[in-house]
Amino acid sequence: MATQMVDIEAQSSAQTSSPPSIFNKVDHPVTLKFQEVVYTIKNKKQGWIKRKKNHEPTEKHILKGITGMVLPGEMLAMLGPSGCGKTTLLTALGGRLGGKLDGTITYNGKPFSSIMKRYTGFVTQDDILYPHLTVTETLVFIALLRLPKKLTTQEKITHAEAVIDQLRLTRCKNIIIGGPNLRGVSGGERKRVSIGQEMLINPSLLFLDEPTSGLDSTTAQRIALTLWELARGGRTIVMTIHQPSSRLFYMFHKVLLLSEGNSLFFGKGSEVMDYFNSIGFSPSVAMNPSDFLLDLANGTSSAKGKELAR
Ligand SMILES: Nc1ncnc2c1ncn2[C@@H]1O[C@H](COP(=O)(O)OP(=O)(O)OP(=O)(O)O)[C@@H](O)[C@H]1O
Repeated sequence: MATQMVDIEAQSSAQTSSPPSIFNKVDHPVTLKFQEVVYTIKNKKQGWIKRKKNHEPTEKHILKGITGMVLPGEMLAMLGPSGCGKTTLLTALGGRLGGKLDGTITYNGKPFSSIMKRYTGFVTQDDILYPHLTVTETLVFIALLRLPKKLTTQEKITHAEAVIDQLRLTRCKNIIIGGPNLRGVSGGERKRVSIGQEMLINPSLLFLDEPTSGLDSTTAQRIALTLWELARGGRTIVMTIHQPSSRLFYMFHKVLLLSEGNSLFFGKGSEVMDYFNSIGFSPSVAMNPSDFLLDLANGTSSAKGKELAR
């Protein structure tokens, strides 16, 4: 494997043709629509501690009727406290959730299909990368695996090189990914590699679970800017995010605020503060909108006014 990778690197630096851009317009824009999405799980006995007979309900509703729509070119951020259902909804929208899912989720008016799967990229929270491979090796390896058979090896390598270049990973392209006990690329670079893996297939629909968690605000801003540019190319982007800084918050075209599986707000990020103000909730001091929204969703709000009706 190591020798093969050395060869790949040699070929990769030899290529001269101009690379395709991941920021180009997509050929198949996708409108994602979800209506009254409900996800229910069975309350099974888990763990080894013997529990007394109790009257716990046999089912638990994780998502309780979530509705929204994301158009090509838009970025939707799903916000809410830990455990409110963000990842569950993201997984459902990405066509990856088994079990009892009610409501409708459509992609250009149609249900999820194998064709839609090909146009979909999914960046998970815990990126699964090989710690001993360099950035170039990682992306070339994925390009060889995932790009269509009709492309030659050299074309696939060119593609991987383009992604490295366009995600500004050139400086670290020969550094290993690393892991808990192995020094490698930085957290922000690692996240870019994960995004790059998905960008190789040029998805029309991109899902990301906490793409900025654990990163400083400047690095988080850079990642968000990259995603914003990808959206500008006609992609539909949906992500979960914990506590974005204000400048990051205003980059989102749409925001969905969740609390215990309920939707408290769905709409334009620029309108969310006015909306809560109009129903009697406003921060008592100037604060980051996402902090304020999380306080509201947690019910520990610094808002003046009534209790949130749930
Ligand atoms: N298969 C499952 N079995 C049992 N509980 C589940 C299952 N899937 C999700 N849950 C529960 O559903 C709730 C929502 O989980 P989810 O991961 O979607 O939350 P989240 O908002 O993404 O949280 P975080 O921000 O901490 O990642 C949690 O209470 C979780 O424990």
